[in-house]
Parts: sequence; C-alpha cells; structure tokens
Amino acid sequence: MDDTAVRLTGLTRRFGPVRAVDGIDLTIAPGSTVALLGPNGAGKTTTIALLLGLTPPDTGTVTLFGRSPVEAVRAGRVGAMLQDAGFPAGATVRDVIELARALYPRPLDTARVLALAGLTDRADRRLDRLSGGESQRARFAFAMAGGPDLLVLDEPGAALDVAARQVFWAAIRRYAADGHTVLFSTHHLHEADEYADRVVMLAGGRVVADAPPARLRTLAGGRTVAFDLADGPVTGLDLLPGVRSVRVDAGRVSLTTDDADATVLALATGRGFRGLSVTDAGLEAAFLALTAPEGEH
Ligand SMILES: Nc1ncnc2c1ncn2[C@@H]1O[C@H](COP(=O)(O)OP(=O)(O)OP(=O)(O)O)[C@@H](O)[C@H]1O
Repeated sequence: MDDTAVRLTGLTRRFGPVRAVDGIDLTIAPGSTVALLGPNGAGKTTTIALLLGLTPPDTGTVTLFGRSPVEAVRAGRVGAMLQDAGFPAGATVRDVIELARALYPRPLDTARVLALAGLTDRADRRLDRLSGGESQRARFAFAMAGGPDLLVLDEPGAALDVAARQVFWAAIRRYAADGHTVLFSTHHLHEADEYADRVVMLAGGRVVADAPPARLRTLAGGRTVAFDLADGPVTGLDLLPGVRSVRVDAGRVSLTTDDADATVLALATGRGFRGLSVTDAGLEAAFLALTAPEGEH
C-alpha cells in the first residue's frame, strides 16, 4: 500500500497552444502542509484540477494514497475547497457541514468542525448572511467536515482582509496540526512562507523550486538593494553590476543582486535616489529570481 499522499508523475496538460502544466513531478508525504506558489497563469489551478481528477492529463499519472483520484475521493480521503464552489440557496453553515459529513465514511463531529473553522456561534446562520471571511471559513468547513486525509485548497486566502485571513489560516493550521495533509495554492509569498512547511514554486506550468521556505530564501542568495526613485533614469538598472532582477513598485525600486557593494557603488554614480536600504534577499526575491523568464536573470 502506497501511503504517499500525492504522487504526480510527468504530468502535462495543454489548452491549444498553452502548456498549462508542462511536465510536473511531485511527491507529497502525509502530514505535510505544502504551498503551490506561482504568479497568475502559472498552472496552479490546472494542477489542482488534474490532481483531483476533475480533468484528465494529456500525459502522466496522478495517485493519491496509492489510488486514482476518483478512487481516493470515493474512499473519502480527499476534500477540496475550490474557487468556484456553490451551495444551495438558503442553506445554513450547519446544513453544508451535515451535507459533507453525509458524503464521507469517517466524518468529524459537527461541533469539532464548527470549532476548527471558528464558526461555533454562526452554525445556524444562512450562508448568504455571513461576512466574506465567515463565508470562506464555511467553505473550508465543508471541505474538511468529512475528515479527509488530504485537504486541497485553491487560493484559500483570496478576497479576505488581513484580520479575516489570520482567523482563516489559524483554522487551517488546526486541521494540519491533527496530522492531515494540506495542499494549498497561493500567489501570496507571505502565505507560503508563513503557513507551509514546503513551498513548490510553479512558473509556466513547471516546478521551478521545491524547498522549505527558509531554504528558498537562501536558494536565490543575493541581497535586495531598494531605493526611492528621484530624478535618475529608470532604464539600465538591470545592467548594473551584480543585478539579477529589477522591480519597480509605486516609485520604489528593488534590485536583487549578487554583489550589493558593487551595485550600490555603481548606483551612486550618476543617479539620484533616496531611502537606500540593503537587506538579505527574502522569499520574494527568490521568487523573482526563480521565475524570471530565460535571459532575465
Ligand atoms: N480551460 C482553459 N482553456 C484555455 N486555457 C486555459 C484553461 N484553463 C487554464 N488555461 C490557461 O492555462 C494557463 C494556466 O492556468 P491556471 O488557471 O492553471 O493558472 P493559475 O496558476 O491557477 O493562475 P491564477 O493564479 O490566475 O488562478 C493559463 O495560461 C491559462 O490561461
């Protein structure tokens, strides 16, 4: 019996000329929390759809706990919270939890699901009368009510404000702490950094990095030189010594560099800038370095 939670082998899926998933190999051990991190269009949603058996791969195989996705779902081992889940009009939080519990062979107690999702005092409220954060937690409650060994969440933090997001992630953490396997997709670096014990970075349908968050931060190495643009030219920053990538956000430039001293010295000649800072490259810099198209490194 293969106890590996997820095993993707040589997975590909095209849509016309687009290679949405372009040769993904991925193995996930039970009990881990894994982030599928990537920019828009990286292939996260397609990978999740393939993994859940919602769409067939062009090539490659998917096994969940040693079985096909359909068998694993039927055996009640998999729960999913997808971006476009719809519930019956007028249903209460308790209704959807009971619905999910009825579908699974070994469901969690309703009271436990409500507590895990932080919805104990909202149990009898209609879904359409919940706040955005509560409604997201109700979808999470539905996904985990059956007590699935593997919980798959497609961009669970989307559309939540900071406070709601914290409550929501605390709920996911409680579920993961019980030894369940959690796979979630995100394009928020801080979510991957904070909540996953392993980050699989996707770009262009491929895995471009696969490591614990702390290791990813050092993988790209280098440092970040940041400054506010004054009157100097914006062009040519990528040609400064050591620079690997350039990002401009609301007038502040961030350069990822292999040689911060040389970059700063070159910057200082001929450019006006304010608010210079030099920091160790974070996960964000690793992400930019690892996902930059060929030739932009
Ligand atoms: N049904 C489809 N028909 C055509 N192209 C598709 C289809 N689904 C996905 N794609 C394309 O495949 C690529 C990967 O899309 P996918 O939705 O998997 O990415 P993603 O990483 O989930 O992006 P996002 O963060 O925006 O949700 C994109 O270029 C997308 O336009």
